[in-house]
Amino acid sequence: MSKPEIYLLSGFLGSGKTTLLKRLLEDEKKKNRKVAVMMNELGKVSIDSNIVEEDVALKELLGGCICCSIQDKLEAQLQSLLWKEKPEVIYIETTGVAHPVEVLDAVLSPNLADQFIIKGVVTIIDGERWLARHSLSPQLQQLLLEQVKHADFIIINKADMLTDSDQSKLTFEVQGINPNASCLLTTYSKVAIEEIRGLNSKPKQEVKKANVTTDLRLSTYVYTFKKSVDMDKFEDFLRALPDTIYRMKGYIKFREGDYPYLFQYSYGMPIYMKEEMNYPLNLVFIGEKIDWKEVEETLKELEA
Ligand SMILES: Nc1nc2c(ncn2[C@@H]2O[C@H](COP(=O)(O)OP(=O)(O)OP(=O)(O)O)[C@@H](O)[C@H]2O)c(=O)[nH]1
Repeated sequence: MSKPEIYLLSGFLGSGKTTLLKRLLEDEKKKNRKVAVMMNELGKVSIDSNIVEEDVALKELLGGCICCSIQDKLEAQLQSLLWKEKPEVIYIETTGVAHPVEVLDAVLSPNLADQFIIKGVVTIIDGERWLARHSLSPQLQQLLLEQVKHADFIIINKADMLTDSDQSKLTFEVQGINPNASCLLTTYSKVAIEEIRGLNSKPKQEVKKANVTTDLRLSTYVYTFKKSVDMDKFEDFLRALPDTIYRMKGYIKFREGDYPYLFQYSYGMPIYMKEEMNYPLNLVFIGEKIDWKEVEETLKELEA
């Protein structure tokens, strides 16, 4: 059986994520695929979960953002979905203020990262709101930019509220920020679903199998160590990494010890925590414009 696909639906508050999710679920129903949905909302009560029908497995993550305060809860819920429900596809609707890199980081726990394929980040923009974004705080403006910059597929929604000239201006602006993503203008998130399904025929964790080795966009990669490595050499490897590796986390065993370390690396800062038992030695990477093949070769050399 092939691994379940995960789609991340990102976009500012009220941009049309739930409207898109509804369309995706209608299409899944026709296709008869086993679907699961994870809905993250900042409030303690879910508002949108009634759009999910009873035959779709639903996990609600309430009272915080999966990219910061409730990461652990996400891992537990995802694990339970994968093991109990065995879905073919999982849609994760993030809160409007979620940062795509942080969400990827939360989803890619080292214990689960090799059990699914991240198909991509779909970012939905509220067209009117985007044009008026300069009235928002600098932090929120930056967040909107990041949601666009790290998307694989961008939907400029609420086109009915935009003039023709605003539509062209917006499309031009958005494509300038992220020329690598497909970009579509829609009303009520009405998109040809097949375009989203085919958005990432090169699964993010498996770029090593692709012809093009340098992924121009935000991408993820999982390396599984078969052996322990020398700590000094691993640190040399870290020092030589490009700045566009934003995150690494996972379990790594050094020659000296019996058990692995939980290793976390965030924007250049490594942290090691000794474990008391063995774990699968998966190391998850999140980066941009990275030649994962080259990273893989270097890691293999460390194990030699
Ligand atoms: N005029 C107009 N309204 C739209 C369009 N798409 C969605 N809406 C409306 O915008 C509101 C927000 O849409 P949702 O799909 O709930 O947006 P969301 O991103 O899930 O919102 P949050 O979960 O609050 O972040 C709803 O009232 C929708 O009916 C559109 O293309 N045009």
